[in-house]
Amino acid sequence: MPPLELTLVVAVALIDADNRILLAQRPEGKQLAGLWEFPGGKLETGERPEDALIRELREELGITVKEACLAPLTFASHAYETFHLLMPLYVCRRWEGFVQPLEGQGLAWVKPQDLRSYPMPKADEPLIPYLVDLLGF
Ligand SMILES: Nc1nc2c([nH]c(=O)n2[C@@H]2O[C@H](COP(=O)(O)OP(=O)(O)OP(=O)(O)O)[C@@H](O)[C@H]2O)c(=O)[nH]1
Repeated sequence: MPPLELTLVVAVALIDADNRILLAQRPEGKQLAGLWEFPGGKLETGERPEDALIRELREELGITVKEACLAPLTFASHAYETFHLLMPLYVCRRWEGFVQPLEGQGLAWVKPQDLRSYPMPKADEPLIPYLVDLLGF
């Protein structure tokens, strides 16, 4: 079997003043449509991970995030059928602007203990305990 291509995706848990985490629902027509995930996306050629994340947050949610406000938390490493996903997960509590679903995606602010009620991509499930540890149950 040939090795799976490695895909690097950056993602963030945005955390509000009530310690809730923002999840975004993948739109119809995309791979894994309907599942709830952390905002973020793939890097463009030559792009730094933090720059990619800042760009995605502007495009998807209309917010401005400073690099200094992105703290690394953990990462996902998961073999999907057609690629291997490596996804650093940052946390961020400070941003400018209001979160808006600029791509028509569903958005939900979710308490750590409720994350398991939202169907997520397979790669994301091992990330939940890190958020529960960070934010409390
Ligand atoms: N943003 C994000 N992507 C995730 C998460 N978990 C996970 O498996 N992924 C996968 O990582 C990839 C992210 O790609 P993306 O959102 O930039 O791109 P996409 O599928 O829309 O593809 P495209 O940009 O080629 O149209 C997808 O395959 C997505 O299913 C997550 O929590 N957040």
